[in-house]
Amino acid sequence: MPKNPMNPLSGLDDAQRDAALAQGHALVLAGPGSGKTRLLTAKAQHLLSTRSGRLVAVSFTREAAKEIAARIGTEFRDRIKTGTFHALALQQIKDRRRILDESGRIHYLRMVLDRVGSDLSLDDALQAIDRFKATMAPPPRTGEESEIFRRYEAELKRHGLKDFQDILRDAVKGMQSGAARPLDAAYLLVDEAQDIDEVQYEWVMCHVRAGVETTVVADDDQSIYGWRHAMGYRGLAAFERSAKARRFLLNGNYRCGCEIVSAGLSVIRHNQDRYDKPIIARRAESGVISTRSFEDRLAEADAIVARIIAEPGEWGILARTNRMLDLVELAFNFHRQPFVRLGGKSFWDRPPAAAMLAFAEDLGRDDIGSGLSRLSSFVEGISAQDKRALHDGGEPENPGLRTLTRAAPEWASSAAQSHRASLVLRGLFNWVDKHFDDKPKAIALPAVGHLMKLHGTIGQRIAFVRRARELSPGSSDSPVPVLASLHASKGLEWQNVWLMGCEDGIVPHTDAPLNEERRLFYVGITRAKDRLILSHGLKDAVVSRFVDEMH
Ligand SMILES: Nc1ncnc2c1ncn2[C@@H]1O[C@H](COP(=O)(O)OP(=O)(O)OP(=O)(O)O)[C@@H](O)[C@H]1O
Repeated sequence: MPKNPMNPLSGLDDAQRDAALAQGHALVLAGPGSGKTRLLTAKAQHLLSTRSGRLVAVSFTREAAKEIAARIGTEFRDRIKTGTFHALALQQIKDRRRILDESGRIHYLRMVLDRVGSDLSLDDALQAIDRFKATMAPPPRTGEESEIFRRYEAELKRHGLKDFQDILRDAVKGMQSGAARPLDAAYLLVDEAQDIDEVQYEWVMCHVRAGVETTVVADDDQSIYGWRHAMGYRGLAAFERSAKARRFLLNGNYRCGCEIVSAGLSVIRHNQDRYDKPIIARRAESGVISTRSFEDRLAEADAIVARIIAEPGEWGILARTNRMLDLVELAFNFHRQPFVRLGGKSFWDRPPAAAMLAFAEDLGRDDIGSGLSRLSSFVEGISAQDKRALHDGGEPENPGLRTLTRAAPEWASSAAQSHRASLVLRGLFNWVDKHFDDKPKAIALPAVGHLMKLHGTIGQRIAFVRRARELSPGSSDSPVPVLASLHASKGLEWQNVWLMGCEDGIVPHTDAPLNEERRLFYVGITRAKDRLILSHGLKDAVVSRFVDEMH
């Protein structure tokens, strides 16, 4: 139906219209590309224009909340409130204890860990606290984690503090005890509800119990935040049951060619505990899916960039982890092509890569200084005494570092000669390979390897890297390729999607639940409108089982 700006329901398909017109609590299941935002906006406008009362729309990010507010428009400004769960909850609680930021949390938690003499790492302790705070149930009475949790809570209380998670928990506890009131609204819309945790679920249910007509829009198959305690299907099923909500299905996919839609469905149907959704591709084009295999990650990255240069257009390059995108970034740098990297840091901002660049820069200037001392922190088994020696220009005891301090002056004198610069870098490469710890080595070697692929003196190569980094995406005529992890790709779409690293052990990742990995893969492949390329880049690897499941 063509869109009529005066009628919020125009431009909706039948399934969207049914969900928008529904009265009472509703669970709207919406597959990828089925128009969730269009439905939410239309439903809000329809409710506000035909019925009385105020409306609250809750989202997970400030950007999403702002987008919904902008789309609803200013006409009903006085009757709507949009925001994140925490921003809305903050308006409900009177307690004004100061909210701790992340560094404050770490400060108090470290203090507790020291006092208890715990072996738990800071990360594990933080995760345990987040886990306890993502549910309204009291933490277990025994065990080291609960002991740390109790002491951490006592510490915050003593200092008149609370952390971010407490905001929502306090609002829920307040609503349950009668000390806080539900938001003043007749209608509540919840976006991306597959991502709610148990506290957010309770917050929604407090409003349902208070008589607020609630619509929950979600796709359980795109629930990818289990590690942040998202309830996924379990939360949606609980809402449907407890609120006695009517279930609707947005069954159209307006984004992907039909081959891509059906490949996605074949994969996701291997999951249990989900709502089955017979999705219909609304586009006439079939879409093209192909697979590629490469000897190694470098060849895979080079092929990606070569293809994008040969066929410019809208491209999303996706990978299970941000780290896998580093080589693609380097290949773009090498070809002086602009790109955008979503969320993850640039390769050159990673400390081992930045240190290699600083050291090479020192060599290029014939001034071995701070670069050497930065680089030393990645050397296996370096002592504090050696670090001091390097800082003061002395001779370190560590044999690896001693070799380097002796070789460096000669390297520096060769660095300014184009024909010798490659030899210097080869020497540095071998040295890093021999003396770095494994983790930083995985970053430092590609950094030196990249400099080895370039031409000229070391100074010229460094200048090339810096210029490539400064290439602004805005300077290009065609759309700029986007590099994103699968998590960061959620909600986005491109004409062409290249999903790299499709190997068992990578996706599905060895350390993550299989069902959640499958959902992540499903999110990735349903970002593609016309063309989907899946590649693997490890010689002896087994191709991801999800690729087989597509047929
Ligand atoms: N009724 C419709 N008619 C035509 N196009 C539609 C309709 N509904 C949605 N679309 C289009 O479908 C595309 C996908 O919609 P949207 O981005 O809202 O998807 P989504 O449901 O949020 O997907 P995902 O969950 O995968 O991110 C948009 O370009 C949107 O304009």
